[in-house]
Amino acid sequence: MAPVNNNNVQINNNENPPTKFKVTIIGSGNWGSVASKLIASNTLKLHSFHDEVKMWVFEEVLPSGEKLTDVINRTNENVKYLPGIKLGCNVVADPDLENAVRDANMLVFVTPHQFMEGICKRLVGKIRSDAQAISLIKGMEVKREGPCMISTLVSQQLGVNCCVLMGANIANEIAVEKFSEATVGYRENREIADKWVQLFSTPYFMVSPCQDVEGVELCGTLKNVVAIAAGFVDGLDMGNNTKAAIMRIGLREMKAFSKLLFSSVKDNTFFESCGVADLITTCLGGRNRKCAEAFAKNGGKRSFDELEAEMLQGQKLQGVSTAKEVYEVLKHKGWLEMFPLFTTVHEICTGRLPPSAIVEYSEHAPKFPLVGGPTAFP
Ligand SMILES: NC(=O)C1=CN([C@@H]2O[C@H](COP(=O)(O)OP(=O)(O)OC[C@H]3O[C@@H](n4cnc5c(N)ncnc54)[C@H](O)[C@@H]3O)[C@@H](O)[C@H]2O)C=CC1
Ligand SMILES: O=C(CO)COP(=O)(O)O
Repeated sequence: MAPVNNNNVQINNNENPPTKFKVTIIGSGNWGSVASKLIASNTLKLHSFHDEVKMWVFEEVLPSGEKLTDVINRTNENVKYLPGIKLGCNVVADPDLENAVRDANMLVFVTPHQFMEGICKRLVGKIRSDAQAISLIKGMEVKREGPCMISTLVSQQLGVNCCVLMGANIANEIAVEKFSEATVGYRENREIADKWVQLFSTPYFMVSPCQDVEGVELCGTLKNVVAIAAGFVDGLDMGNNTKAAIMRIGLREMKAFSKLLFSSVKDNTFFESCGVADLITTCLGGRNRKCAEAFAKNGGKRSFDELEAEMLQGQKLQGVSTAKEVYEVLKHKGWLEMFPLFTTVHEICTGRLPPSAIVEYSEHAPKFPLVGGPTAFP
């Protein structure tokens, strides 16, 4: 049996002390590929990092018959999830998860959130005891004990410290080096947060630390539910004022939900890139918005699964499952009526309410209307 570290978690014992930081990226989707590009450009420049960056790829066979990993390593491009962008000659794609993490002491998690529980299980006992982690994943798990943020899942299952990086970060825009900002959420260790800031920062990607890991992660997670509501409004051609109202109410619910779950969450976090800026960009240009618009245009007759498969070609939505997860928490805690927007989004996604319910008061809708409803929160 593998040895355990201080957190009673199994660790990889075949270690030599690394002289430099070695980075592995776990995930190679749309944002995962852009993250690889950002990181790979920096490890070549920064002497404290190994040049090579490993990227774990969930292997798939392309229509050409070739394996995605082979194509990435031959062309230096993720032809499926980020076509047309060179990742950097120092990015090495690896389909073997254990092998990809074996020597790394900086682990970057960036997969759709629904796969993380399985990935963590596979990594128990396989990572270095001195590893640090960061999650770029927007989502959460709901367990019997209650909600569990992805950074907590990583920390608990793997016994490592886990920061988060969230922000107004539509991956395709960063891929072509358009300026954007991001927030690194950390718990206590500012030195480690600064290391992550250094690893991600480029002239077109400005990263700031924020000592509020739960606040930062909940902003990134919850804005996807609001983006689904914004998409419904677009699909119903309701205009900018309605969409702005949805974003305002959504932000208010994001803040209230976060603070009810974690009293440590800070108001100022909502004014960082991870907060209001990510909410705006996702409600204007994200995949959740786009699929929700199509859902409303079709009157809810085509499922999100169908629309996701057709419109995103293998990329994954996070907002629909997050709405379900948030709903489970609200129901369990008896908070449904305090969060009419979050509640209604889930009820529309599951076909219990029509898309128009997003701004309508009806006997089927929550007890008070979304727009102009009482201010339930401090
Ligand atoms: N794409 C974007 O603009 C941004 C995404 N994010 C967040 O980053 C996270 C990852 O998103 P993306 O990189 O865009 O991924 P994506 O949406 O492109 O998802 C596809 C990825 O999932 C992988 N996959 C499919 N089935 C799998 C399985 N069974 N096990 C493991 N992996 C599997 C695919 O191989 C592919 O790498 C999400 O939480 C997302 O919210 C955050 C900021 C921006
Ligand atoms: O998180 C994102 C931008 O910051 C991307 O949002 P979507 O998943 O809706 O595209």
